[in-house]
Amino acid sequence: MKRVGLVGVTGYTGMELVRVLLGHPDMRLTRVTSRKEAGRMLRDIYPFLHGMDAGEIRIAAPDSGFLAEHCDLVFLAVPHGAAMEMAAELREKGARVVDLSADFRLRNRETYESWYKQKHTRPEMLSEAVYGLPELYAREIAEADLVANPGCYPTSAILALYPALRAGLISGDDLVIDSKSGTTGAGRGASVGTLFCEVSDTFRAYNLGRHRHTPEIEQELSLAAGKDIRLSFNTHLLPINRGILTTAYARLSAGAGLEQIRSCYEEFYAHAGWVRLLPDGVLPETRWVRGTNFCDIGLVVDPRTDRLIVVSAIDNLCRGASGQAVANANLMLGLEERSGLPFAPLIP
Ligand SMILES: NC(=O)C1=CN([C@@H]2O[C@H](COP(=O)(O)OP(=O)(O)OC[C@H]3O[C@@H](n4cnc5c(N)ncnc54)[C@H](OP(=O)(O)O)[C@@H]3O)[C@@H](O)[C@H]2O)C=CC1
Ligand SMILES: CC(=O)N[C@@H](CCC(=O)OP(=O)(O)O)C(=O)O
Repeated sequence: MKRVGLVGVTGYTGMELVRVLLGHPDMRLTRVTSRKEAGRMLRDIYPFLHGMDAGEIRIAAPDSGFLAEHCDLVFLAVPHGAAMEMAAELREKGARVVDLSADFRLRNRETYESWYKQKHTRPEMLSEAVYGLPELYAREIAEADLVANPGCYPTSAILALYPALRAGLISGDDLVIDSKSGTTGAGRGASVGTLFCEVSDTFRAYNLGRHRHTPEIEQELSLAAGKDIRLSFNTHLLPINRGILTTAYARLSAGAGLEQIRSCYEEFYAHAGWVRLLPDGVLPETRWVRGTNFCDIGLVVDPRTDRLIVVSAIDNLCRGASGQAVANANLMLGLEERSGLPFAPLIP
C-alpha cells in the first residue's frame, strides 16, 4: 500500500481527492493539511466520512518534513504561487509530488511570470517537471518525481485538438476554443462572483482573450503542430457544480474529411482508456462524465465553412484535477494507470 499526503484538504480539489482515494486499492491517504482546520479530525469537516477510516485522520498544518516522513507521494491542491516552494521542500526531503496548481505547467519562466503576474521562485525546477497529461506523456510521468497536473480547461482543449493538429488535418491558424465550466472550477473560497444568486439562472462569458490557461493550451498544441500556435481561448461560467464543455473550431486542411479525422482520433486514443470517442451524431454532455475520469469527444465536419468542430466534456474536479492527479500518481508509483478510478458517471 502506497502512503500519500494531501496539502489543501479543505478546497474543492482536495475534497475530490479524498473522495477518489477512499476507494483506491493501492493508495492510502495518511496525512492531510489545512492551515485553517489544523487539529480537527477529517470527519469533523466532512460528515460524509463518518464511519470510514479516512474520517479518523487528524488534519495537520502544512509541514514538508512531516509530510515527507510519512508519505511516498504528496498531492499539492493549493493555489498557484503557494505550490512552488512547498514542492521544492518536499523534493529536497525525498517525497514525490503531483502539483495540481499551475506553478510547474509552463516550461518557460517568463511566460509564467507574465500570465500569472508573479515571480517564479523555483525556475530551475521547471525542466524537471513533467506535464501530467497521461495520453501524451505516460512514459515520462512514470519516471518523474514532480508532475505538473494540467489545468481543467487545458485538459479538455488539448485532448480535443491534439490528434488532428499532430496529423496536419487542421490548420493551426485561426483556432477558436470556446469553453464553459461549472462553478467549482473557481475554487471553494468565498467570492461575490460565485454566490448562488450571481451564478444560478444566468450564463456569462469572462476573461475573453486573457484567460491564464491560454499559454498552457498554446504550449502543448504548438508541440503537436510542430510550430508556434496562437489561438483564441474563451471561457464561460455555467450554473452547474461540476463539468466543462469545450467546443473547438478549426479550419480543415485541404482534402481532410470526417472519415480520415475519425480514424486519426481512433488510432491516437486507441490505448487511452479515459478518452471516449463518441459515434457520429452523438455529442458529449457534462452529465455523462460527471464524477468520472473520462474525456468524451464528439467530431463534426461543417462542409459549408470547411471547419472541424470538436466538442469535449470532462468533469473539472475529477478528470480536470483530482482524478487526473491520481492517474498520474498511479503511473509514478508503478501502479496500473486506471487503479482506483473506475467510476461510473453520476446521473441524472
Ligand atoms: N477547482 C478546479 O476545478 C480546479 C483547480 N485546479 C487547481 O488546483 C488547486 C486547488 O484548487 P481548489 O481546490 O479549487 O482551490 P480552493 O480555493 O478550493 O482550495 C485551496 C486549498 O489550498 C489551501 N491553501 C491555500 N493557500 C495555502 C498556502 N499558502 N499554503 C498551504 N495551503 C494553502 C486551502 O486551505 P487552508 O487555507 O485551510 O490552508 C485550501 O484547502 C489550484 O491551484 C487550482 O487552480 C486545477 C484544476 C481544476
Ligand atoms: C470557473 C472558473 O473560475 N474556473 C477557473 C479555472 C482556474 C483553474 O483551476 O486554474 P489553475 O489550475 O490554472 O489555477 C478560472 O477560470 O480561473
